[in-house]
Amino acid sequence: MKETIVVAGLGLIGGSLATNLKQTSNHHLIGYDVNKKTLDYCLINGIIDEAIEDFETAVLMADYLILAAPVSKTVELIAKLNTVNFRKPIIITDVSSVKAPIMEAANKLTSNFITFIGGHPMAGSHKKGIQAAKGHLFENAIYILTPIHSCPPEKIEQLKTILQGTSSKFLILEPKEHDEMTSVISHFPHLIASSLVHQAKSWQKTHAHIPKLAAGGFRDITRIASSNPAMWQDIFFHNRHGISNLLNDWILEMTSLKNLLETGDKISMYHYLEQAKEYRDGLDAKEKGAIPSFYDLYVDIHDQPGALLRVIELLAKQEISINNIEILEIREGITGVLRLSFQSKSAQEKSNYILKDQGYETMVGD
Ligand SMILES: NC(=O)c1ccc[n+]([C@@H]2O[C@H](COP(=O)([O-])OP(=O)(O)OC[C@H]3O[C@@H](n4cnc5c(N)ncnc54)[C@H](O)[C@@H]3O)[C@@H](O)[C@H]2O)c1
Ligand SMILES: O=C(O)C(=O)C[C@]1(C(=O)O)C=C[C@@H](O)C=C1
Repeated sequence: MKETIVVAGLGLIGGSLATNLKQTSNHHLIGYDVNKKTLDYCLINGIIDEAIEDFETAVLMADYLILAAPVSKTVELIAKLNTVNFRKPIIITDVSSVKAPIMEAANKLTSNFITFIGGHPMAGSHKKGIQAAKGHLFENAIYILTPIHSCPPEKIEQLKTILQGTSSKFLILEPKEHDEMTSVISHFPHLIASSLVHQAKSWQKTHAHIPKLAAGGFRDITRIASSNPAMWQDIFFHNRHGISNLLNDWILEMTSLKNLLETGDKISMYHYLEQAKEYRDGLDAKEKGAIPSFYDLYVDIHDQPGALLRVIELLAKQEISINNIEILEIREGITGVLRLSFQSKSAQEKSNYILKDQGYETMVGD
């Protein structure tokens, strides 16, 4: 008989995992969500096999339970598990961006049938909801696992097997270490992105052309400020002490940067920028770090109807799959830059050859 996976919370992350599991595993997939429309959408689109509107009923059917609701709601769902009368072993995981409150709740679980392994796929987007879900969202991403201390290693392997179709790379961490690192490379940058947007908004009162000038750089650094405010408010709340500590460091750093600017010390400023560039460039080294490694190709295109489609068609004809497409800058009537990201160097090289052959100006990313 098929084992059953229940996904509770079918938004961007839960929906992406469910889509992936449906495509890559042979389990009975049950969806639970407080939003009936989301459940209907999942059933109509074949993302789940069955929708169940009662948490306890769904959970009692599960061999694996993936909690993919917002962090605070996930803490509540874990607390609810203590009222469920489990009758068979179950592996429970979650996807929350902050791990300490999740593991604190998990450590209070009493049933011997439960194995709790915290989880956090380090990939996402600024979009939310089931409509934004993609089965390949976690390809090449780091998937962090934070098992409870008593967790038998074979249970961790069992969970990894269930999730192997995501093509992500697993990394086991302590919750504290996880929360410290994600505050540095995910949570705090989000706070700064939002603050930069506030700064621009405030300057617009006296400088009306600000939105028109907000080109590639500003858009690159503030993309994440367009994310789901409810999710981020929850993350900031649960990791507020770590983020606040980073803010102290940041304020000190900004003070010394202000001094550097004001003294007009060009050499020190050059070193400051050079060191940042070196570290940032190193992050993109293939197969390293939490940032999925892609092979980029930059293509000049003109702002004409169908320009983007023509590029995609040329590559599709050669069965080259593109992992990501981004228009970096395009202004009316003139050239803009298209960034195409590929999974492999060979796809990057082949695409470069095809596009150059068709007269496109291209540049291969580092
Ligand atoms: N968005 C990202 O980039 C990202 C990346 C990795 C991890 N995460 C984590 O994933 C989790 C979900 O984020 P998301 O981006 O998928 O959000 P989302 O808003 O797209 O989806 C959340 C889903 O949970 C459902 N939900 C809300 N309360 C619920 C409850 N009590 N029981 C069951 N379902 C409930 C909602 O109806 C919605 O379908 C969060 O914990 C977040 O920290 C997000
Ligand atoms: O790509 C984005 O939009 C994201 O913000 C994804 C991102 C991140 O900071 O990298 C956001 C929160 C998650 O916990 C994991 C991934």
